[in-house]
Amino acid sequence: MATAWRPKFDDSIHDGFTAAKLFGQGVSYTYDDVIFLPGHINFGAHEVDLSTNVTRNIRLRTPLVSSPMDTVTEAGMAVAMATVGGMGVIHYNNSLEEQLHQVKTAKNHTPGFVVHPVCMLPSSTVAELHSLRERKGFTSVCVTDTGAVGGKLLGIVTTRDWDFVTDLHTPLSEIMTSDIETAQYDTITVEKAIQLLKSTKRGKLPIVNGGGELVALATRALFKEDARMPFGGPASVAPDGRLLVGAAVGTREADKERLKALRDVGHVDVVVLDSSQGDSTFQMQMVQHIKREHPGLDVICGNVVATWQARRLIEAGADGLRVGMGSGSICTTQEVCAVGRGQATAVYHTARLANSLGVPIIADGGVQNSGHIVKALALGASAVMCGSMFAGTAEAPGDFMMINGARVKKYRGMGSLEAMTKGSEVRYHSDTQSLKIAQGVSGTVRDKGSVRRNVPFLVQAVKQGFQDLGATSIVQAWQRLDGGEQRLECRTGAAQAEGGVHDLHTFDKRSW
Ligand SMILES: NC(=O)C1=CN([C@@H]2O[C@H](COP(=O)(O)OP(=O)(O)OC[C@H]3O[C@@H](n4cnc5c(N)ncnc54)[C@H](O)[C@@H]3O)[C@@H](O)[C@H]2O)C=CC1
Ligand SMILES: O=c1[nH]c(=O)c2[nH+]cn([C@@H]3O[C@H](COP(=O)(O)O)[C@@H](O)[C@H]3O)c2[nH]1
Ligand SMILES: [K+]
Repeated sequence: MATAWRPKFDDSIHDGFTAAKLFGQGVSYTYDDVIFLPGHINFGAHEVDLSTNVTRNIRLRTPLVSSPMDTVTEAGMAVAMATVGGMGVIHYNNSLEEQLHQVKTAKNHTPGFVVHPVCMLPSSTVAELHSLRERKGFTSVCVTDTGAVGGKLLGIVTTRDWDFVTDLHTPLSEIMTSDIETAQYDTITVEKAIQLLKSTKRGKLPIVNGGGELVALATRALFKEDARMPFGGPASVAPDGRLLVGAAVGTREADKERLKALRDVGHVDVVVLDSSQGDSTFQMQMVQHIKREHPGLDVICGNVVATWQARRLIEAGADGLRVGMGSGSICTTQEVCAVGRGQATAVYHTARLANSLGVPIIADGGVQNSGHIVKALALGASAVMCGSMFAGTAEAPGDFMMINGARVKKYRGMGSLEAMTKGSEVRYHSDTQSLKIAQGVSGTVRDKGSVRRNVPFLVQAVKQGFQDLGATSIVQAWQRLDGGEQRLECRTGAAQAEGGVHDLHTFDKRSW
């Protein structure tokens, strides 16, 4: 039974903080420190539209971008990210020729075909085949006269050709099948390739040009895998009708030549000026150079974490900004240099400025789960860049290996000693910095499956987050934040522990 006494509701006591109040106190917060208070739901999660501008002129269906890191984005990842509606940025910790090759491979890719068909020489042995197979996990190889795509196709070696071969020195020329059905590159389509594989009952269909050189490969296994992938929607396509691909470059003189090749020969769609501290004359001069020499090419500058840095780069011509300093899983910048910012605070403040000037920001680093993506977008980011989230997937560069019973792939910071040693040698053909100080580490991450499978689930989780916020789009979430309607709080350590799984003896944490 109700008591007679009732307290008077005091509306002047705020239930949660506005973003302006929470982030205006001189505290560096990261994603886990803050929590959003729910809004009102009057729509379904499927009605949430996450389409976004990653630069002034480039729009994505999926607000996710893969990092320009040599253990994250090469052609395979760029293709996968574009396929799921996001974008990959190909790293530049390699020579101009290698990076151009990656960009061209991604730009010339036909969805549905294998991105990197494995090729070997006719003189390669069965032992070499086994060793490559263990690292890459394929079941067949194309044999070409150069041992690479682009060489004359001589044959194909599948499991049935090698599984009873006991002499491991046997050259592939002795066991390969030379009488193979091929298709012509200029007339084949994915639909025709599927039909041909069905009618011939074969597993592989090499695609060749008029000179009989291998151009691409269609496989029964890939078509079956594609059919099992969750459908997210159309791929990110550039105005040239090909997949949308980004690439990173530095701010040195030699990078101008690299950039010219990437744009003029590789037809790259967007370029990222890749630096830990983007607020420099080097970067401002580079943007101005690009705007002068390559009009129409969108430039993402960074990294920045404060409004004054963002303003300078936007005034210099940036079409997008990458935000985050020291927040990455492999980053040690804050420990080494004492400079950086908590990622939630960095995103909020830079976005406040950049969004008022119509320049999108990409929240870069520190993302561990779908909730972090919701937080980054709702705090003002237009897209989210991830390294560790996409490292260790089938599409990430590098081979899987076993460590203590776990299947892992290498993941390393671009400022790690290992990456710097490789980079300074191949990028600039000389070691320009005599005393190298690492700002990152090198390690491994577990096998995460395929980006093409994971991203649609991740996007669905983010949509559910937006539904809880009561926002049907990224811009609506920003409007709620700006108007003070969206309330937030800082979580104590105990609140964070409560927000995670607790008090279970055993559990299996799988989100999809
Ligand atoms: N987001 C983050 O928190 C961090 C990211 N990283 C990553 O590590 C990699 C390397 O980053 P940085 O070391 O910042 O690369 P960087 O190439 O921008 O800078 C390296 C050094 O070269 C200098 N430099 C750049 N352009 C120059 C020019 N034209 N003339 C003379 N000197 C010039 C810079 O001032 C700096 O001292 C990048 O991939 C970056 O994304 C590294 C640390 C932190
Ligand atoms: O301090 C750093 N030292 C490094 O060696 C390094 N390498 C990459 N990055 C940055 O980290 C981002 C990826 O972070 P996540 O793995 O957390 O997604 C990337 O997108 C970069 O912004 C570095 N930061
Ligand atoms: K870190």
